[in-house]
Amino acid sequence: MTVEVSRRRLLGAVGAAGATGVVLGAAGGAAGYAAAGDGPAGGTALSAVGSASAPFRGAHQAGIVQPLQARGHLIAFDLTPGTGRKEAIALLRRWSAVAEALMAGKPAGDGDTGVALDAGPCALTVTFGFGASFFDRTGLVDRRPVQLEPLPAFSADRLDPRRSHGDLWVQIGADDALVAFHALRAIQREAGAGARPRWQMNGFNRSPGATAHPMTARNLMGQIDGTGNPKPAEPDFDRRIFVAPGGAQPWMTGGSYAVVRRIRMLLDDWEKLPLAKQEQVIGRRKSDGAPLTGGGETTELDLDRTGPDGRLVVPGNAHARITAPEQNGGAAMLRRPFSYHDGIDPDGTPDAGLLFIAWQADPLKGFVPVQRKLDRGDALSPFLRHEASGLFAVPGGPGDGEYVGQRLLEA
Ligand SMILES: C=CC1=C(C)c2cc3[nH]c(cc4nc(cc5[nH]c(cc1n2)c(C)c5CCC(=O)O)C(CCC(=O)O)=C4C)c(C)c3C=C
Ligand SMILES: [Fe+2]
Repeated sequence: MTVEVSRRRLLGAVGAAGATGVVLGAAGGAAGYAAAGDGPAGGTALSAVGSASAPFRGAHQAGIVQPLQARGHLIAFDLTPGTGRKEAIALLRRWSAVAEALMAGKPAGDGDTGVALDAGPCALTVTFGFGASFFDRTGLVDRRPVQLEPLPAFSADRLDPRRSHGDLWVQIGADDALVAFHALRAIQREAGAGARPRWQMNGFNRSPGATAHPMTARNLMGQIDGTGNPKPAEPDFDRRIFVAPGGAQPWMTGGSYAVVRRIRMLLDDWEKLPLAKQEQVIGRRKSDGAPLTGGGETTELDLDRTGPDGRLVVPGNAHARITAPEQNGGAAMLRRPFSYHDGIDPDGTPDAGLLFIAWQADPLKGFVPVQRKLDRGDALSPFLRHEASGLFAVPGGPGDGEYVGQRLLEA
C-alpha cells in the first residue's frame, strides 16, 4: 500500500518546496531490497524514511520540488575529447536507466555494487542538467538557451574555476547516506569513457524525524532557512520556477535553471556575533525564524516599521529585506540547498557552508538581480565567501519511454 503524504506536512518537514509526487509505502518501490522477514530482525518493514520514493518520469525532473533530503551529492562532468552528440545520447540513456531503477528502489543493473542492498529508495532523486559548454561540444549551439549566458562577475566572488561549471551536472539527494553514495557511484560508473568528473561536492540536511515536529530546515549558522521560498500551491509558482511552453527552446519546456554556488560561511566571525546582532543581520529571530517585526515564522515582514528610537526594526541592510521579492521587482527563486562541511583548514577554520542551489525559470529574473543587490552590500555578505559557481539548464522530466534530455538531443 502506498500513501501520498500531504503537501502541508512535508512542506513543514523540509522547509523547502512542496512534496509533489513523494510517496510513502511499506513496500513502495523496494523491490530487490530487504523484504519483510528477510533480515535478522525478522519481519521488520521499511520505515517511512526507507520507503519514500519520488517519480522519475513526469512534467519536471525530480529533485526540484521534493523535500530537502538528508544527504546530497553534486557532481559535474566534462565530456571527453571525441565524445559528441551520438555518445552523449548513449550516456543520457544509460544515466536515465540507472536513475529510474535506483529511484524505484531497484538495483543499478548487473554491475550493482550492493551498497544499497538492504535499503528502500529513501526518497532518492537524481537530477540532470546541461552547462553552456555542453552545446559547443555536441554541435548544438543553436539549441543553447540564452539563459545559460555566463552569470555576471560579482565583487565578492572568490571562485575556483576547477570547482565551477561543467558540461553536465548531476544532483543526487536521498534520506540515507549509503543510498546517496550508491547512486553517485552508479552515475560515475555509467559515465564510462565519455565523461569524466570535473568536480564533486557532498552535502547534508537534517534527517527526517530529527525534530519533535516538522519544521523548516536550519543552516550551519543556525538560522531557519527556506521560509520565504515560493510554495507550489501559489498560483505563480510554476511560472517562476519552470520554463513555460512556447519559449525559444521548446526542449526546455517544463525545465528549470539551477544556479549552484558553494558558499563558505565564515563561522568563526559569525559565532562571535551576539544573538541580537545575528538576528539583525537577517531581520528574523534565530529561534523560530519570525520577523523582527513580530508574529510567527510565516508572518510577513513589516519593512516600514520603526522602533521607539525611530530606526527601522528590520535594518536597511538585513538579508531578508534585501532579498525580499517586493524589493527586487518580484524576482523569486526556489532555494533548495545542502549544508556542507569539508573538514578544518590547517589554521583551524572550518571549511563549511552552503551548497546553495536556486531554481528558477530564468536566472535573469531570479538569482542574478538578487545577487547583484546582495553584492552591493547586505549585512550577511561579510560572513560569506562564494567559492564556486555553476549554471545549468535542467530539462523537464522524461515522458514514458524517453530518457532525460531526449528532446534536446534528438529533436
Ligand atoms: C542570490 C540569492 C541568495 C543568496 C546567494 C543567499 C545566500 C544565503 N542566504 C542565507 C540565509 C537566509 N536567506 C534567507 C532568505 C532569502 N535569501 C534569498 C536569496 C539568497 N540567499 C532569498 C530570495 C530569500 C527569501 C526572501 C523572501 O522571500 O522574503 C533567510 C531568511 C529565511 C528565509 O526566507 O529563508 C535566511 C536565514 C545564507 C546563510 C546564505 C549563504 C550561505
Ligand atoms: Fe538568503
